[in-house]
Amino acid sequence: MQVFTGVERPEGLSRWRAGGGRKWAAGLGRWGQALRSPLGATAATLLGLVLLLAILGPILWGDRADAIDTSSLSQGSSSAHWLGTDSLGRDIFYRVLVATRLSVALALLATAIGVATGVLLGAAPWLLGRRVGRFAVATINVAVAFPALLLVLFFAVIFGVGIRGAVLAVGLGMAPYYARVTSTLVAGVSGRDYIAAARIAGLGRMRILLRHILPNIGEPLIVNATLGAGGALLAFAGLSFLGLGVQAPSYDWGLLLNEGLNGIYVSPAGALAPGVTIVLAGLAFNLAGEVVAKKVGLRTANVRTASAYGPVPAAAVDEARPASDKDTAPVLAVEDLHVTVTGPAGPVTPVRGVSFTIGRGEAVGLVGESGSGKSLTALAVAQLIEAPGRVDARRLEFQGTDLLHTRGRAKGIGRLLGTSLGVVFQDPTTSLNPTMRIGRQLGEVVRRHLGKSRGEARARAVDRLRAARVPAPERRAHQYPHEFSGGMRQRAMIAMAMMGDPALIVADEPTTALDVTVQRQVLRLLEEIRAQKQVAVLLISHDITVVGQVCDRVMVMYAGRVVEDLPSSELRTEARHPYTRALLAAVPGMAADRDRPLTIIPGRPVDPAHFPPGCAFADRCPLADDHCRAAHPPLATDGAGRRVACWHAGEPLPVVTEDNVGVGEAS
Ligand SMILES: Nc1ncnc2c1ncn2[C@@H]1O[C@H](COP(=O)(O)OP(=O)(O)OP(=O)(O)O)[C@@H](O)[C@H]1O
Repeated sequence: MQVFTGVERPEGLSRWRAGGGRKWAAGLGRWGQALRSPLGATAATLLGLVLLLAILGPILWGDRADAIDTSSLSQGSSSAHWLGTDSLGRDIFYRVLVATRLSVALALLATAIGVATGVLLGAAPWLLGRRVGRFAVATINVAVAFPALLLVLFFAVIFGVGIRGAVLAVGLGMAPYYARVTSTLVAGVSGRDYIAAARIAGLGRMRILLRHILPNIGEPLIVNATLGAGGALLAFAGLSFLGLGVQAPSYDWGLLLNEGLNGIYVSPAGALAPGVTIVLAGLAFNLAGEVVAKKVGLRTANVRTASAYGPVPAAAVDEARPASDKDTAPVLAVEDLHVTVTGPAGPVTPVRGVSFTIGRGEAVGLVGESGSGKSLTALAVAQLIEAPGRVDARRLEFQGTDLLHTRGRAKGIGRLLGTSLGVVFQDPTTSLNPTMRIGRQLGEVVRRHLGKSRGEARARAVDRLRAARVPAPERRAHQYPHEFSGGMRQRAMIAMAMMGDPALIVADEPTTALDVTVQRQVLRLLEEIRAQKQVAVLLISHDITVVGQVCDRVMVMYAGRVVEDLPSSELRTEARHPYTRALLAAVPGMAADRDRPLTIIPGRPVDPAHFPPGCAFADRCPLADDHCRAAHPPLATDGAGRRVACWHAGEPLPVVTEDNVGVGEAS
């Protein structure tokens, strides 16, 4: 059976849901195009015929199919009975037509049971947490290892002979397959930033599953179910043929096939006809599944890899605390933060001993090369590190609330983070739930945490979109994320972060995927929000110059530690760590001599699994000596509050270029 796991929403279907006659027609047009292809036309004709027969068959020919005629028992084909008669003289042709309803209905019912059970089992790892989830996944994997038909027969024996037993047997026999598909799809979607956003917003797992995950895996599941319905039809016919399914006087194709075989020498057509209809109906479902899969797949390829960033909602500051306290106490206080995750060869600690505070309305930049631990630090603050990952710290306080020892008060923390912390994620394509209108997504948090009505939440969303400079916010609030450009989506994310009165917005490389003009707009927007609302900002970036322009303070991370922390205004003149200076030197200015080779930082960042005992930067540092390699330099604070971790802080630095790695001296 073909497994279809595309999870992006088809443009066509998205547009249907987006509403609007023109778009609806456009979506319809695309599907119309698919149906005009030879495959589409065949599938539509066959499926249409099968469904029509299922609906009309018993109404039109039910009486004739059931009419017993003792004068013409077990006859062969004739003009009166095209396919002959059975042992009671009933017309086989009409019986085959009438049997369509029961055959198709039972197959669809069994498929529905299979899909529903499979979705429940497949979503269990998400709902029950990692440990129990692992057990669920192992069970699914074992069940999938058994041939489905064997499972069906096993369940048929357990549930007993008859329609009910057979439906349950076929449904449950298919369930492991759908469970596997679902768990794969859920695992794929659950890593998306909009899920992290929903978690920061404090939504429960069941709610996230229903609102954010299932709508995004619905289409591939439907495609698989359509394909699976053909299999269910065959399985059901098989059970009836074996005498385990439908029992007389009811009849489906499987039972007719069984009866037909008894008289195959008198009337071969009596056996052949139900067999042919089973094959044709199975083919109809499979072809329909293929067409939908193809259409969805095409559409998936067409999905724009636009940009934007995902943030998350934020809001009310702790009103209970005295104003003076709120003004002076840090919004975020982190001391000796360690984040441990599971690497390929066991646990590693990519963040080891990070300490910093962010004051009200302060903008702090966090820079460093890829892998230095910036994102993990932000995720730890947002409580998004999942088991088996571990967060340890001497202190991790947001708005004066201890985030580390709050298990018993998880709901309160969810509300605090959901309303006071905004996160703008790195990947713009995964930050917003593609199946929800922008306005509804934005409104979700205020509805949940601030008890706003649907109308109030919508009004607030429109207002925040306007504040984030999204043009025509009323109209835009009604649209889906795919209808937004990258920069616009990013602004929508910032609007989401402002749904309350955020105390802190964590922006993880919010402009990496945007063109320069839009980058500036987005950064300016963050600056404005900060200035107007006194919102603190933690801006994560590879680009030290961007951070230097936007932030009050710059923290430089290397190999999981903060190696320097200083005011942005002093970045060019007072940076003392060789790594900070190398990052600055590696950025060519407009006035740079284009004939001179670019300055580079030799070597590569350290693998978190192999941090050296001394200074992690030593192997790339032109000032490093044996002491650096043996002893880790502490993060020392000077009288002005600047921090640096280097045994040779501020010493003159040789310039390293592509041409003289390790040779040239500083001028
Ligand atoms: N869930 C995880 N499991 C295992 N290793 C991880 C996990 N998340 C991050 N890491 C590793 O931890 C290190 C730090 O990752 P992090 O994402 O914090 O780096 P970063 O500085 O934000 O880099 P980038 O700028 O590329 O996002 C990297 O080596 C990364 O491979």
